[in-house]
Amino acid sequence: MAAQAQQDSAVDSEHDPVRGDSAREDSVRDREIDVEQAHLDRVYRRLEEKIHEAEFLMHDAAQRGHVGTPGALAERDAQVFRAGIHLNRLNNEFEDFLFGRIDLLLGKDGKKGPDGAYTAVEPAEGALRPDGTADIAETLHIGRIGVLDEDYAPLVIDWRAPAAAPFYRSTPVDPGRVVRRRVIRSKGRRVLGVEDDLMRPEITARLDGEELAVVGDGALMAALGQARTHSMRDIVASIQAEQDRVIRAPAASVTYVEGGPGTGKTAVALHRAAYLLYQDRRRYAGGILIVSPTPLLVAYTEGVLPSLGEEGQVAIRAIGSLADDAAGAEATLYDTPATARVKGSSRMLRVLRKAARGALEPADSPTLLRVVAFGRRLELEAEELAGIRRTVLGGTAPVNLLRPRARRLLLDALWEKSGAAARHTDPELAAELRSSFDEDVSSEDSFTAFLDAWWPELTPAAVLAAMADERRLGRWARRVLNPGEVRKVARSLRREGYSVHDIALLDELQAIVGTPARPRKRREADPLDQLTGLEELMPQREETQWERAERLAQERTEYAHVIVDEAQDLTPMQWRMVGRRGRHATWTVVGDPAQSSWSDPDEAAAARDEALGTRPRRRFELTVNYRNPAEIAELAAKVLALAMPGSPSPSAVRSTGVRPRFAVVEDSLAGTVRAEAARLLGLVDGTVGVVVAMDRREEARRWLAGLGDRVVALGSLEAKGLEYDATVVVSPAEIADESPAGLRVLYVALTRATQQLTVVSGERDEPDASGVPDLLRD
Ligand SMILES: Nc1ncnc2c1ncn2[C@@H]1O[C@H](COP(=O)(O)OP(=O)(O)OP(=O)(O)O)[C@@H](O)[C@H]1O
Repeated sequence: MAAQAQQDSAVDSEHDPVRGDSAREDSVRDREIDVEQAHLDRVYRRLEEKIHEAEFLMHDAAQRGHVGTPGALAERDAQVFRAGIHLNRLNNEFEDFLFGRIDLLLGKDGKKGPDGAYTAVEPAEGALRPDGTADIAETLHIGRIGVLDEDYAPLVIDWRAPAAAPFYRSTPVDPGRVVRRRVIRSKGRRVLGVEDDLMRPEITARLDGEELAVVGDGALMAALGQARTHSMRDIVASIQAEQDRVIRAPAASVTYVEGGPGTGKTAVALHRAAYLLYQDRRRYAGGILIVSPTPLLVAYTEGVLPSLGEEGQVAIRAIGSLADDAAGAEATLYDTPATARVKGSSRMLRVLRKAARGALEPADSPTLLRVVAFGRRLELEAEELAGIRRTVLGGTAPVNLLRPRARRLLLDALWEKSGAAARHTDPELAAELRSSFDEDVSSEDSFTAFLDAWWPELTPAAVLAAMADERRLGRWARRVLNPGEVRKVARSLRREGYSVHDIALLDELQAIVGTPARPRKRREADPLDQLTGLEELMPQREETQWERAERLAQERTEYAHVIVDEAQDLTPMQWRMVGRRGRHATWTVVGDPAQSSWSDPDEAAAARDEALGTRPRRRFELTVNYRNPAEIAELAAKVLALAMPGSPSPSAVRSTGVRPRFAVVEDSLAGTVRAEAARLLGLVDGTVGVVVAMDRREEARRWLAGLGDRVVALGSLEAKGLEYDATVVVSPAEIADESPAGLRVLYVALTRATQQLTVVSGERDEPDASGVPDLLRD
């Protein structure tokens, strides 16, 4: 109301009784758009100058390449590297590069920060006159990266800079210096619209002698109503105060964030990565890892960081492909909930340790070592060999690293057998003889072949493959897993390919078996160099700084900051895997216990605590649901009350007036679901998601064939973190009965839609006369 009053007074002089209020509003809007367009034009002119500067720097550096002294070359590489990054950032075609503006009162003191903006948060004493008027003393534009004009005055403030914080933090209750906050909507180089919020509606503020105009109904609602695509958008223009507090929280050991569905946890996590890099690029040169539950969610979120001007330093990885740096494996399969529960449990740790040692002794392991040394035939028999193995395995080192010790003890035993030690009392002579004995034996093919078979170099994949043998696994899992559990795990390991849970086992095994030291690979010699002897004369080409940065990013197994999304789903074994990648890192952990698909949340929480150790935690809560309209959130809350009685559900920020629809299967499930999906495709502009029990994934894809790529079918566990304009949830009872965590998985499924939800019920759902399934009735 106050905003409207302001607007009226601002445009009074243009009052036109024929065209009415809306015409007046349009003309104020057009004028304000022109103002912002003029600013954006100035920004782009300045950006073009900066791009020319960066290109010149690159060119200059390339010229310096001809000078050739080592110092000049190193400097050239550094310069090319910096200029390249800068150019890349400037050249990035940002959609709405400039998205915000704040108009501020005079601050308490006249101090300016490094970005050229005044640092004071509160207004100066005399900034507000007793008659309720005030002057705007500073206007700041906020954008995806910062731009200074030729006099180092800020044309655009980077959204992550301290000066931009009031854009997100200021509220009418606690406005600070902000009088008006404006969100600017643009495409390419054209400003399309502005949306204003007044933080101090009670005052009359003037900018350059003119009263401040106010346009629109605020930016948040405009953003939430937009159609969804298959890629997540950034929320940089409409981050809310409670989210901003998480994004900008200092990188304490562990920043722990809980919030219900749609409260922006994933969005906040991604924006936080960009913020941390901006704050301390040097510290986070060690890389930021974002762990996501599924490849679908990785694909959905991948574009957000580049849109914020960040690439390269951040790796977003699905939990099922986290280990491919170490074990070279990626998950393609899902385990049944019961098998997943066993594989994810920390009990597996003991089983894996036993298996790694047991896998050293396959059924065809040799039981006799026979060599010829010093003209004599020497043998070690099964019992002697077993004794040596026991001694070596007494050590705690990874089994692959114990191989040299095993080799040494074999040689010792053979030397003993040879009787040569007793024949030479002179220690020097004896030592010489011993070393030639060792050389003799080691160079014998029969010895190396024996060692390879008797103490094979283990790979994680080989150990896991050995665990597919139910009898052997039963031996290694004695008193840890029951026979039913052993059968399930062994059977699942006999399939072609790995499951998500196998990846954590492989990663653990990598730590257990260890990586044997390998000789460094030499650069491949050019045969021509060898012919001419040139190779000796030419120094090997050094890596450039750029190449080095790329190589390190690829080889990285530990990170400076680890962000875990959907943390409630990590099993104890997965927490161990993630923990190994952030041993010296700071952490941001976001999750919602009510959405956990892990059947024993207490066990998962204990594992999380173990991974995070005693690091102090700073806890935040997000309370507002930005995704679901109130009508859908209300229905989902019924399932939450069954799944986690007493848990509060986040409050929905908007309502659409469209209630969820309940459909009952008539002729066939396929026909009903297809018809409902087609109906929703006609009602929304964006995407439609059809969520089914995991077992039905394949058939559901067939049901939807030919409906186009706006609609997708997904299993309940794959729906995690994703969202669609409309969803069809197929048979709540089937989803809920799928696993011990089924009700929580159903809660996830019901909270994916931004506009419309249809629930399809079969017989098993026991729908009432209106089609409402048993699980969703009051
Ligand atoms: N401040 C905001 N401005 C505009 N949109 C927002 C804002 N915060 C969140 N959203 C939107 O709300 C939706 C939900 O956000 P997000 O996926 O990050 O939530 P979440 O807490 O991770 O949800 P879930 O736990 O269900 O996976 C997204 O479309 C996101 O863009």
